[in-house]
Amino acid sequence: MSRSAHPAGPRHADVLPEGHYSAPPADLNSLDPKVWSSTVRRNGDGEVTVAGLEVSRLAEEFGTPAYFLDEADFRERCRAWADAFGRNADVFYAGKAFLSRAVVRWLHEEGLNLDVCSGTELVTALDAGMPAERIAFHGNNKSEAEIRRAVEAGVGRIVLDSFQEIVRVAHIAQELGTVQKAFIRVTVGVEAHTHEFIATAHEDQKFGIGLADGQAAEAVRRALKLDGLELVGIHSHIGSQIFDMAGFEVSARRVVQLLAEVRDEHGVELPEIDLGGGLGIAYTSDDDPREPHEIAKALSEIVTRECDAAGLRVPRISVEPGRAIVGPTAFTLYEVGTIKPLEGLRTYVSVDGGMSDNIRTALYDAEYSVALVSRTSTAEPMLVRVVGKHCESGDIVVRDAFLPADLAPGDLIAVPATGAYCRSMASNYNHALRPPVVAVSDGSARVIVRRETEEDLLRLDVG
Ligand SMILES: Cc1ncc(COP(=O)(O)O)c(C=O)c1O
Ligand SMILES: N[C@@H](CCCC[NH3+])C(=O)O
Repeated sequence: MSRSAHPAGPRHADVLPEGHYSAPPADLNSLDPKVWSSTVRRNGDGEVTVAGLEVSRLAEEFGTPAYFLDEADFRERCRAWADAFGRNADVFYAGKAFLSRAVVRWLHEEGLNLDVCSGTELVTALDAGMPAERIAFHGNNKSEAEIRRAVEAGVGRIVLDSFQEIVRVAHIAQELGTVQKAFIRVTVGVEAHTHEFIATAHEDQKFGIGLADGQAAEAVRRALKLDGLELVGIHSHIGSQIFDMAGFEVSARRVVQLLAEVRDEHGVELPEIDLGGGLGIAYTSDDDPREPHEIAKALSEIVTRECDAAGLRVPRISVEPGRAIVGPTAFTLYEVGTIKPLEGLRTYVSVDGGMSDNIRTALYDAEYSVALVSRTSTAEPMLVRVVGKHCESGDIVVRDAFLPADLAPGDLIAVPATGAYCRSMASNYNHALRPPVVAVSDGSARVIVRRETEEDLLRLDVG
């Protein structure tokens, strides 16, 4: 690996341009356990290991860029969520964050349920052996074929997202001679404190049925009349990467109010509520996420208090964490390519991936951390922007971070907390080959999603 010197970029002591960064960390070699998965360490030679495996060995065997997913950490997080919510609640892992057959098996073994939002996610779940009754099917525009497949498979719940869908699911269930358990997704009118594109409970957006204008009550009225449906509950999801519990509090209160209205009008107490996912994780050391037991306690207290006030039995609660389970369990490993110092500004560090393996920075202005992982360095911090190799100036992986000033082509750097919404939102832009996901556990590594090949792409082009 080359360690040749190159013209140094701006140092932290120089005037720093505007950006989202705080001061450089006291020690650039330290790995904050908030953002790295639980088995990540530096070994005696200064190289980073995960599950006991050196990153240079992993890069040699699996290539870069690649996602390395820490199985032990994933399983620990599943257990933490299951234990925190206990027997009177259900945890549905949101498969959109990252889904593969191995992940489905781990979830199954750890006793979690699964939320899918497309026919193909459903097929992946069933194929890997997730019992259908432990699957929830979401989506604002499920096709008839997808609904049929889900009902035929016997999924535990379909979350109804529109008036058309209420009728569609009921008809399909009746045609198939069954009764489908369902939730109605409502938009509770909460402005979640997160990026506009990932906030989902304000009224002016595509998901769910509005509460405030009485539409949700009307949806319940219609669903209760249809023979093909068994309405078991109300669903609300307020957005994603949320730290503040206040939004969940308002959401829970409004959902319980609807349950009370339904009881008053129909004499029916719906037995369940689903408060969705959306819990934030630490992408940088500045983020302070809540632990599952704090979240469980807060939600259960709110729901119990509101139900007591309304004279309702406390419903069974479900939650749907995706990011909070898989996000912190993986990092993306890249090799440094070109380095471009811009005096007085920052140094552009190009890696062998980019927006095709992590679109979140470009799409949501997401913040990430980065570290030099193939070695330690005592060089002073240099302000960098880690960019990809795509033909797009917005192709940014880490907008503002510090790396040692002796960084050189051939060094390996890693971006932590890329387990959620990176591989699952990866693209083939510029005919990039989507990277593999490698599960690491206890000194061994195995590919769970292989790297795409040129042949894969050429085969799609039937031209
Ligand atoms: C209905 C629903 N449930 C769960 C999730 C998972 O969210 P997160 O990964 O932020 O926990 C999402 C995505 O935002 C969602 O739309
Ligand atoms: N994909 C988004 C979150 C949306 C989740 C699904 N509703 C992210 O990366 O943050």
